[in-house]
Order: sequence, then structure tokens, then C-alpha cells
Amino acid sequence: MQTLIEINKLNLFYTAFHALKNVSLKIPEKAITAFIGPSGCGKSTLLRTLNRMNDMIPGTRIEGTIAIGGTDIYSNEVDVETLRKKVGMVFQQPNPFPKSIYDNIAYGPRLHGIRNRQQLDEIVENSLRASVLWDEVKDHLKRSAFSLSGGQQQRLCIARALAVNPDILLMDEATSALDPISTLKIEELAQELKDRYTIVMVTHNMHQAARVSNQTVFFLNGEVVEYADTEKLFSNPSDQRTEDYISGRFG
Ligand SMILES: Nc1ncnc2c1ncn2[C@@H]1O[C@H](COP(=O)(O)OP(=O)(O)OP(=O)(O)O)[C@@H](O)[C@H]1O
Repeated sequence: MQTLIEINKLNLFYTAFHALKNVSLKIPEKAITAFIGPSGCGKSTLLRTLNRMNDMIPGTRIEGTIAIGGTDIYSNEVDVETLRKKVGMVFQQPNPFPKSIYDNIAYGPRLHGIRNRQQLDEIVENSLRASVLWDEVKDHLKRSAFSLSGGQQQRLCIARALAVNPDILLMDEATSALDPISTLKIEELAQELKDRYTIVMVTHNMHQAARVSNQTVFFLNGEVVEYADTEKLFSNPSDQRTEDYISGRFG
């Protein structure tokens, strides 16, 4: 598998607190990579570095490099807005805009200069189809996004991220606020999307990582303990700490 994201000797500090320690990882394209580990081990912090969301947190400093498709995303030449278009993100709580379903999806494309109605209609339909929401909403696109259920809102947020044509989709505990059926739908959706997008997901739920991901990274105290094919990591971990964690001895 081809590497898309290459993290090299990454250290991240929140002021004096050393949150990520010497992290090096090669994340392959068009696959699902899961970050697991106990609360506070740095999963979300690492995810946020991939589209520079950490830039928004005062006092954050990084050392080391992250390259996406060979480009150092922290170099001065990189435009952060363009990076975030290419690296979309979905959060724990669905966060649609207080707008119609249609306008939620059209928001990003409009921001990037697309005004043509027919073109926007196509993007809205394709994005909603890709997030498997089209059939449920096609007859009321003008309704508020808040009229949707939590699970539908999360699929809307995924569609919104897809509308600007990203390469990478970051999912930060994207199902932890959802009921089991909605969770399953998002997991199935992730499986479908991985043929076209590179997905990196943070999850508290080891079963979810085992069910949906191709690779799993296990973190502890800001360090990578083990990175392996998901099947291998869950059936035959190399490190005793991984074994202890996946068998529920801590965390
Ligand atoms: N904005 C911040 N300022 C200071 N410290 C922070 C900040 N965000 C996170 N941290 C600290 O960095 C460490 C890693 O946090 P992070 O949220 O990345 O962990 P996590 O593995 O995603 O945890 P969880 O599973 O609970 O979400 C924790 O000790 C946390 O307290």
C-alpha cells in the first residue's frame, strides 16, 4: 500500500506539557487507520496535527515533520485553508451549521467560489449520495439541518466534508455520541468511503477499531506503542502493553 501521510519524529507541546513524543508513522492511502489508547494518550492531538487544527490552540508547539503526498504541511508555503479542504474532519458531536440541509453541503463549495446553481446541485446530490443520506433527505433539502436525527446529522457532516473533494477524512470519535444503529451506519459508510478516501479515525471503542480499520495504532502517554495491521494487533500483539490494553486490563 502506498503511503499518503508520513509523520516523522513528531513532538508536540502544549506550553510545557509534552503531549506527543517522537511519533513516527506511515499512514497508507485509501485505507482506514484507527488510533486507539486510553483517555489522554494523545490520539486527538495527533489527529488535529494532520490538518493543523492545533494551530488554533495557543501555546502549541511542534517539532518534527508531517508530509502529506510528499509535501511538508507545516512549511511556510502551505496554505492552511487549502490543506483543510484536502483534509476534512468530523467531530464527536455532529455540528451542522444552522442552515438548510442543502446550504450545509453547498457552504464549502460556495466559499471556494462555486456559484453555478446546477453545479452546486450536483455537488449536493453527489455528497449526500456518498454519505448514504440522499434517499432520506432528497425531498426536503430546504429543511433545517437540525430537523435531522443525530446519526443523520453526522452523515450530513461527512457529506459536508466530502463536498470540497478532500483526499483525507479525519474522524474524531465520530460515533461516540450516536446510538448503535447510527453507529453501524457510519461504520458501513466508512468502509464504503475508504475506496476513495484515506480515513484516519480516533476511537475509544476497541471493537470498532477491530471491525472497521485496516491498520491500528496503539498509543500510551503520547507515544506509539504498536502499529500493525488491525488483525495482527488484536490477535497477536507484539507488545505486552498492547496485550494488556486490548484484553481490558487497563484504560
Ligand atoms: N488544549 C490543550 N491544552 C493543554 N493540554 C491539552 C490540550 N488538549 C489536550 N491536552 C492534553 O494532552 C494530552 C492528550 O490529549 P488528547 O485529547 O490528545 O488525548 P486523547 O487520547 O484524544 O484522549 P481522549 O480519548 O480522552 O479524547 C492530555 O493529557 C490532555 O490533557
